[in-house]
Amino acid sequence: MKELEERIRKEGTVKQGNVLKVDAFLNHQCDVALYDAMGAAWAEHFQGKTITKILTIEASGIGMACVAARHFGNVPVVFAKKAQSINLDGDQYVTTVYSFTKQREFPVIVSRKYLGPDDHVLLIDDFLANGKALHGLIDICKHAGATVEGIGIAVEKGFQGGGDKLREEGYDLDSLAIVESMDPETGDIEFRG
Ligand SMILES: O=P(O)(O)OC[C@H]1O[C@H](OP(=O)(O)OP(=O)(O)O)[C@H](O)[C@@H]1O
Ligand SMILES: O=c1[nH]c(=O)c2nc[nH]c2[nH]1
Repeated sequence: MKELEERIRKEGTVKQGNVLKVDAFLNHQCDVALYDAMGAAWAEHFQGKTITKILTIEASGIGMACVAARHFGNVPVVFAKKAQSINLDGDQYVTTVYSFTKQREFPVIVSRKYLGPDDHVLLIDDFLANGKALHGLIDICKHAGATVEGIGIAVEKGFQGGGDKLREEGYDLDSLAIVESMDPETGDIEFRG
């Protein structure tokens, strides 16, 4: 998606440790018009698929998943929580995910009330790096007996391999910008094809 690539080039900064900082528009301050264009792009890619629910993971996926839902007939958006809470009741699907930015493992929790065998799920997230977060969400869908229809990602860091592994596993993955390489010294960012 050209618009997203241009924003990354203009406003993104490359940090040490394979970190691309795009918090001016994507995952701290949120550009809602850009989110809307991203939702439209995913809707075009996944056209013809029946989606009954969007599943994402807190925190950064939530905003864009909610805007994207407007392009998928206002289906409910469920976000996996990364901490137990007194506000979480009843039976839960639980798995564990290593957080890329927080550099530690978190429990990932979804209430059984909100995901089940009848669901056809679109997974949405802001970043795809090693694929830990998505494998956690896929694991939860497997526990629920739900069908993963596709995966919509804003920024995939292709050089970290998580995306290509998911493609090999047969998932329909639509990453709107795929960073092939980035250099913290020069700030150069190359996108895939
Ligand atoms: O493919 P991976 O290696 O799993 O990396 C991608 C994940 O990393 C970030 O989550 P993180 O927990 O770092 O931060 P967040 O709380 O801002 O979502 C991002 O939001 C993705 O969920
Ligand atoms: O803001 C972010 N930048 C990144 O490079 C990244 N990788 C995973 N999650 C991420 N979030």
